Formats: sequence, C-alpha cells, structure tokens
Amino acid sequence: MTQKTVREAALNILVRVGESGGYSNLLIHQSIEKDGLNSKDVALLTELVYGTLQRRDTLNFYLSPFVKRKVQPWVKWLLYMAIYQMQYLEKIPDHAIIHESVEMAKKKGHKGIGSFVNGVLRTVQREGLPSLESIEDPVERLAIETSHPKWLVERFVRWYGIDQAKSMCYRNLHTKEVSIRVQTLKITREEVIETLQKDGIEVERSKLSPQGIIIKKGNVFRHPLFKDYLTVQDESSMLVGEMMDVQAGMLVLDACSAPGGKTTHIAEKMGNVGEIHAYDLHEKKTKLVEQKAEELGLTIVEAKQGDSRRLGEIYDGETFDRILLDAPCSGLGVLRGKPDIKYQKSEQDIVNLSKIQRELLEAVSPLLKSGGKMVYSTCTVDKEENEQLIQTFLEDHSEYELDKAFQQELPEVCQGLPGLSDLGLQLFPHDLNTDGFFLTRLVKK
Ligand SMILES: C[S@@+](CC[C@H](N)C(=O)[O-])C[C@H]1O[C@@H](n2cnc3c(N)ncnc32)[C@H](O)[C@@H]1O
Repeated sequence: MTQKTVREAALNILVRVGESGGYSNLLIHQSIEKDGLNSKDVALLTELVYGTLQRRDTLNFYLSPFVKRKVQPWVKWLLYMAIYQMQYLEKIPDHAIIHESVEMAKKKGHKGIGSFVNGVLRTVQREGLPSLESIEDPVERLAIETSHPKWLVERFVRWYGIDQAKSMCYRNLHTKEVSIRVQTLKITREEVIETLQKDGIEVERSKLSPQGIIIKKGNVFRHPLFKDYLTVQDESSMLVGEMMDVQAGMLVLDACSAPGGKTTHIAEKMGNVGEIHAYDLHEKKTKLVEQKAEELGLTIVEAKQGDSRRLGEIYDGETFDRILLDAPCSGLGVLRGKPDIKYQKSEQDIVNLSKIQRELLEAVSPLLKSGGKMVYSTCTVDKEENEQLIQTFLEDHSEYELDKAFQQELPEVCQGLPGLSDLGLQLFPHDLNTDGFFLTRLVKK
C-alpha cells in the first residue's frame, strides 16, 4: 500500500470513530487484515489514527481560527490529520503533507474542496498555530492541551489535585509498551526471554509479576511462541492474579471473566489444579475465555454465560474460597490504548457503572466462604468506582474487612506509590507505565 492509501484508510477510520462511535482498535485491526498492510504501513496507520484521535480537541483549537465556515465531517478530520502531522511528526515535510491532503480532498470530494484544504493549510503554514498559553483558566488549558473533556479533567483535579491530573493527562497522550504473561506451567520466563532475545526482540522483566515480560522492541505477535505460551496482558492486570493468593485445589469464582486474561492467570497460579467458575454476561465472550484456556492448556476453567448479579440463584450460600470481581468500569485508566473512551463517556456513565459495580459486589459477596478472600479491581482511575465504592460496601457489610496482608504482599515497586491507601491500590498510568488500575482485597470474617 502506498502512503497515500494508508492515509485514506486512516481518514476512513477517523471519520467512523469520530462521527459514529466506532472503536479505533477494532477498525485498525480490520483494516490491517483487509488491506494486508506491511509493518511500515501498520505503524503509519496506527500513528495517524491514534495520534489524531488522541489530540482531537487540541487540533480543533489549532484549526478553529482558520476555518470560518461549517465543513463536512470528513473534511474536518482530514484537516485534523494534516495539522497533526505538521505539528507532531517531524519526519514528514509540510509540503508533502499539504500536497497529499489536497489530493485526498479532490479524490474524496471535488476540486473546490481541494482548493479549500489547500488554502487552510497554506495559511496555517504561513501564520503559525495559535498559542495554548492564551487560555487563561488552568483546568481548561489542561483539558485542551491534552485533549480531555473538561468535566473529566475537573474530576481528576478534584480527586487527585492539579499535579497528578496533569501527569495523568500528559501520559495518556503517549502509547505504552506491550507486555506479555508467560504460561509458566509450560515454559519458564527465562526460557521465553532467551528465545525472544535470540530472535531479535528486546525485552525487560516485569517487576509486578514473575510471569510478566515487557516488550521494548520488536513484534511478539508473530513469534511462534505466541499463541500457546503467551498472553498479552497489562502488568497491572497481572498484579490481580498475583494478589489473588490462590492455591492448588481451591474453588474460585471469576464473576466478570471475558476475555479470560485474569482467569487463565489464576489457573496458572493454581497449577491447573482446582476449579474456576468463570462467568460473563455475554455468551460470545465466554467463548473467548474457553478458547484462551484451551490454547494455554488450562483445564480447570469452566466458562459460563450468566449475569453475576443473579448468581445467588445458582449457588447456595458460602461456596468459594476466592472471588475475583474484575468489574465492568468506565475504562478511564486505559485511555492510551483506547482514546475513543474519553470522548464517548459521560459523568452519568460513571454513576450508572458504580451502581452496577455495587450490585455485583452485593450479589457475589454472600458466595464467599468465611475466611475466604475477594479481590475487586477495575481499569479506571475514578474514586466513585473504586475507593468510595469499597468504603460504602464495607460500611454496610460488617462481615467483610480489608485484608491487612494486602499491602505487605504488594511488590516492592508499589510500596509508597501515591495511590496506595487503606482502601487499596490506585495505580496511575504515570506511576509505573501501566494502565490506570485499581485493586484491593477483602476478607470475610
Ligand atoms: C473488565 S472486563 C473483564 C476482563 C477480564 N476479567 C479479563 O481479565 O480478561 C468486564 C467484563 O464484565 C462483563 N460483565 C458486565 N456485566 C456483567 C454482569 N452483570 N455479569 C457478568 N459479567 C458482566 C463484561 O461483558 C466484560 O467482559
């Protein structure tokens, strides 16, 4: 594929995500499959889509003084993509960006739109972009310069103060490294590291999980070890498996399990001995859990479709030694990989989700055996879905308390982090370069 058609593919994805709520990661994946892109094209497509989406509001701020009339959505995204390249990608000269944008405008629209795009971009080139310093309100400036909705930045500032909010918003603009978990019942982490390094992939050992590896350079997805030995998983999610405190032979409930990243980790930690009842609301998704367990050779996972808010109808009281509630959440900790989330979520979504999270907690908590442990986790950084939820749950449930061993058992790199409190660990993306993630462990008296 030539660079020009990569740009056309990028523009199509941007319009679909930006205007009809499509998911960037899925659309990029589809485009890679359909158009058979080589690795250079994939890198450019990913850069253009993620870069432009991540900076949407900043690009809009930059562009506004130059576009006085209403334009069609695709023209707007074409201009965003052009400004993104001019401002943030040093390797591509401005004249080439302008030329290609004009050609695309002519092809997708007509000559007149081509002239319009040419006019706007040449004026930008001549006059320069407006300064973000002109925005006086610091919260509004942070929102625009890091392209987060203002309500979200206000929330971050309210929860964590302006400095943490700033660090988080800036970190959200940058991609993160891929990390993988090794199925250590089949192969050791050291063996995997040796093989990957021999094949030219640069790696680092995770400090959050003895099964984790961070890929510093190279493509692990096409490596022969990938399918049967490795699972792509953020290190923060690996920490959940580590903190489940499971042993072989236990009966474990994973209440929200798909696509099965944590279920399979827990099965590995149990030495594939015992039983894991892995539920998910969606039948299609439970198939993913089954498939992942099968690929990794883990036979103790029983994937089941069901609404975990109704598990009381299936199980008779205190049944499980361990429960994981990796709850559906707003996903505000994974904005680096899924920038669409920051534009699509609203404050009301957080309220609705915290209600569901509470219902799930209420439903599964009676199913834990006395002395058993329950881990609650989310990939978000909102207190309403995390600390506040746990606090009110504990106030209403005197049979539960925080597991005092939780803090001591956390890996050394987590000790002293700003998000570590009596209610659990809130990891920020800028702490250890993981997803923003919350986890805590409760024990039933
Ligand atoms: C954060 S994801 C789980 C990720 C999974 N634990 C992993 O590590 O791969 C939350 C999951 O909860 C499921 N879910 C949402 N509401 C549910 C409910 N009421 N009962 C069961 N599963 C639910 C969603 O379909 C989604 O797959």
